Amino acid sequence: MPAPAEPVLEARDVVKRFPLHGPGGHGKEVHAVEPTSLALHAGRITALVGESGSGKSTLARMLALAYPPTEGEIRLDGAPVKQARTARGKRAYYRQVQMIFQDPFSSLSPVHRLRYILSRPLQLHGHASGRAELERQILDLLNRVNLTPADQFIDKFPHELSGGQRQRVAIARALAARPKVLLGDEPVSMLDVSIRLDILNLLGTLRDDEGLAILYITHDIAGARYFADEIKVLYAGQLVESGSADAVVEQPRHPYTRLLLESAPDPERDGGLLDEPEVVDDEETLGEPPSLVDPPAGCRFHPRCPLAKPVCATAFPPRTHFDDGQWVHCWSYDEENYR
Ligand SMILES: Nc1ncnc2c1ncn2[C@@H]1O[C@H](COP(=O)(O)OP(=O)(O)OP(=O)(O)O)[C@@H](O)[C@H]1O
Repeated sequence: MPAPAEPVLEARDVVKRFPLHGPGGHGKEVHAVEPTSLALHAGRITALVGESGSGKSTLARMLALAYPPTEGEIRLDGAPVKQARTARGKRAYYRQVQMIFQDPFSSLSPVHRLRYILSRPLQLHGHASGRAELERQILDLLNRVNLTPADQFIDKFPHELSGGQRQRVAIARALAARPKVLLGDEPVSMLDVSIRLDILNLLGTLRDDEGLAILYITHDIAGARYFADEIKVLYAGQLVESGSADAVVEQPRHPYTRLLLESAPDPERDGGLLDEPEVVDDEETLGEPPSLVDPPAGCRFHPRCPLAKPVCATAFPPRTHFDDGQWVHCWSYDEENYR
């Protein structure tokens, strides 16, 4: 499906550096995200893939206004977003942009029933007034995330639910704001393998039926293929490759993407989609990611790259575009020959 022209939410040339505190930290910074642009479109799922510490969550937090970008800007519906300082300003933003976190066990208050957990955002965002209307909307939210029969779930506490069911509640709570964008930071990685696909299918339905723009952060590039429209690969704070999910997986152009794919479980070979994605963290397989306090110059992947040449250590490569919309930052491509 071709991307519509206007993104709903966009990070434009955002950079994030964290000042380093503590002994020896004076004046030093963590260079977590280098100039990066990412656009989310209605009715599309964009997977942001990379190993631990590559800056995925930092990028998502900038999109969620949890971290102000050191440089660059966030744009919603084409307009730059100012860092919301007031509760009112934040609420207006979170009516459009909602986050789903990794851990459904800690993200829901254990002392409240689902009725209360879901009524809060409906009231906060002014979507329901009156008891009967509130009840109707809570039941509707439970139905939309397939917690059915909804009237049997509404009075449950989170501890009475499985991990997958809790994540459905977390998604329902996000939907209560009626957002255009969902930012999912590894939303299935803490769930049993057997139910990961159910939750991803639910997000897929929200994309297809409700036109949500979804960012899906994951370590699991092979699983992302079956779910996302587009895959972007982040290495040590630098986006190195982007394209349609099929193209990136079938024809990876960056040596880091190839390495990720080689070390990811093959669903057909290993018998399980979304199985053990954490294998990409295996330093023996992938080598060690660089320090982001004193990162390698040029392409940050060059110390681990089988194709590295001298220029890779001095300058970040320009973007090489391919006909199918895929692009890569790698000095092993010659723009003239590969266009
Ligand atoms: N608040 C912070 N203060 C200082 N450094 C930070 C902060 N948040 C993140 N970092 C650093 O920024 C880099 C990127 O971290 P980030 O959590 O964004 O990576 P990630 O790809 O999401 O990793 P994971 O998959 O493990 O969650 C890391 O080096 C991390 O230590």
